[in-house]
Amino acid sequence: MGLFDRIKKAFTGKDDDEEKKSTEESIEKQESTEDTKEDDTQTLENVDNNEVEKPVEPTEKSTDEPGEKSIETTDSEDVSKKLDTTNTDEVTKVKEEVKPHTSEPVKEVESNTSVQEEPEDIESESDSSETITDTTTTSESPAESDESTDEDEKEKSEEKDVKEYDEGLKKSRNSFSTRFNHFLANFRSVDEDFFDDLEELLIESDVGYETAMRISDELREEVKLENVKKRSDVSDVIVRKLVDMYDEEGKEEDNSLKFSTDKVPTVFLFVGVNGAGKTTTIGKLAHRYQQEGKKVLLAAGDTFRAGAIEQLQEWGRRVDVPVEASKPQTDPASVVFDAVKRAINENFDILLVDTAGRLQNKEGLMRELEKIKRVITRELPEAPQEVLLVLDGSTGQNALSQAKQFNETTEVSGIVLTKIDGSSQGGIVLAIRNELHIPVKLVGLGEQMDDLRDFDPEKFIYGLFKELIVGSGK
Ligand SMILES: Nc1nc2c(ncn2[C@@H]2O[C@H](COP(=O)(O)OP(=O)(O)OP(=O)(O)O)[C@@H](O)[C@H]2O)c(=O)[nH]1
Repeated sequence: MGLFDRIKKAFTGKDDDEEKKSTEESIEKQESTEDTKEDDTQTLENVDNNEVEKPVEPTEKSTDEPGEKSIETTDSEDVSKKLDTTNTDEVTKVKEEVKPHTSEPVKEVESNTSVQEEPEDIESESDSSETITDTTTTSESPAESDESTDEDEKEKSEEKDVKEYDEGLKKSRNSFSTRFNHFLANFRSVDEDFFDDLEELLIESDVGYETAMRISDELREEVKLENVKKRSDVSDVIVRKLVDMYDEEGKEEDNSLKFSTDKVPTVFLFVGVNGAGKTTTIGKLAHRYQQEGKKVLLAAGDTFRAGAIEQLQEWGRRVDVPVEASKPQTDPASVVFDAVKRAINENFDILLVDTAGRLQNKEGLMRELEKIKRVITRELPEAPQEVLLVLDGSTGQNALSQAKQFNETTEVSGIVLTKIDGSSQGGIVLAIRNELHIPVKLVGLGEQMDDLRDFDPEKFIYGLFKELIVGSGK
């Protein structure tokens, strides 16, 4: 099942095919309910005249309820059962991720099924009396309660994550939806103008030129094959293509951060242009690892920009982590050398290295970064475990070309995408994956120390396209 269907199924309980089938079934059921109503009324009229005295209300009620119930039961079972049992692990994962957003459909189900649930309530009441007598034997052991607390915590943090992705991507989502709806409103038929407009829409949405062209080309074929004519079909096919292409391109991608496997410090080297968010990301990450009980050291490797050292030192103070620094204009490699030595000698778990971000002089930057890397690897052969390129996500295509340039100068192992919260250019993740194949590992969703998340492609895509996925095919 592609990502599009996985998200759709997790949210609505059905993928497109099931949705169509269930709509047809509902229509059939409604029709048969109508028939039953007519039959029942006739039967009652014929059978018992006493009952027919007060016939209309109860009769209608009793004939309505089974009819309604059977439809509602199907729906509620669809939602809860599909979410809970029939789904694959992948869907269960997405389910966890989209949980807070299922509140609306679930609420509907709850209110619809309140009448049906009464008998279960009674059962559970009688259960509870048994439970009370049994409390000594069934009460949770401390280990069990620890486990459930852990799970509660995990669930809470999952929900928080989803909410933050959702909030952070609001601007991107709205901006894409607006453009997309405008494009659809102008839709008349699938002709050359349609493909021109589609390419323009996708390029403007920062999914990248190559991705836009690929989608357009693939759609030409698909549209022919599927004989897509209606506006809703067009919308469905485009969003599905965007999401599933992204999913497919990421099959080999590992978005997790790598750590030292020995008892030696892990080193992350941060690169990126001025203002992209390197120092802020280092501060946030230092806070994260510090909170996890790890011993963290920072290295002020940007000795070039006035104020960069103080800025890192300020973060160090804020999150209570030491900073290895020297005077401005010192050779950054020597600062990093001192930091690595200190990290080894004082048993630090993690060393986060800031660097200068001058792109105007590509050669100089390359030499400097290579030198820093050499210094690190000489002392710690497995390090740096990550070379993280920090990109300002709000710069759209500019971020993509920066990534291309940096990747030429130094081997980047992962991307940190910052400022997604204030940006309408979230579509850039599609371009990064489809065109660069460098895994995004972290996303910045705000300026505060907690506003950094491990990158989760499915949550991101869900946050970016949710209405278009969930609402599509309807
Ligand atoms: N809204 C938002 N702002 C961010 C995020 N990350 C960084 N910023 C802001 O971006 C600005 C630049 O961040 P820095 O961390 O100084 O960037 P830098 O790459 O270290 O810049 P130099 O030190 O000049 O090389 C600061 O005002 C940060 O607060 C983010 O995820 N969201």
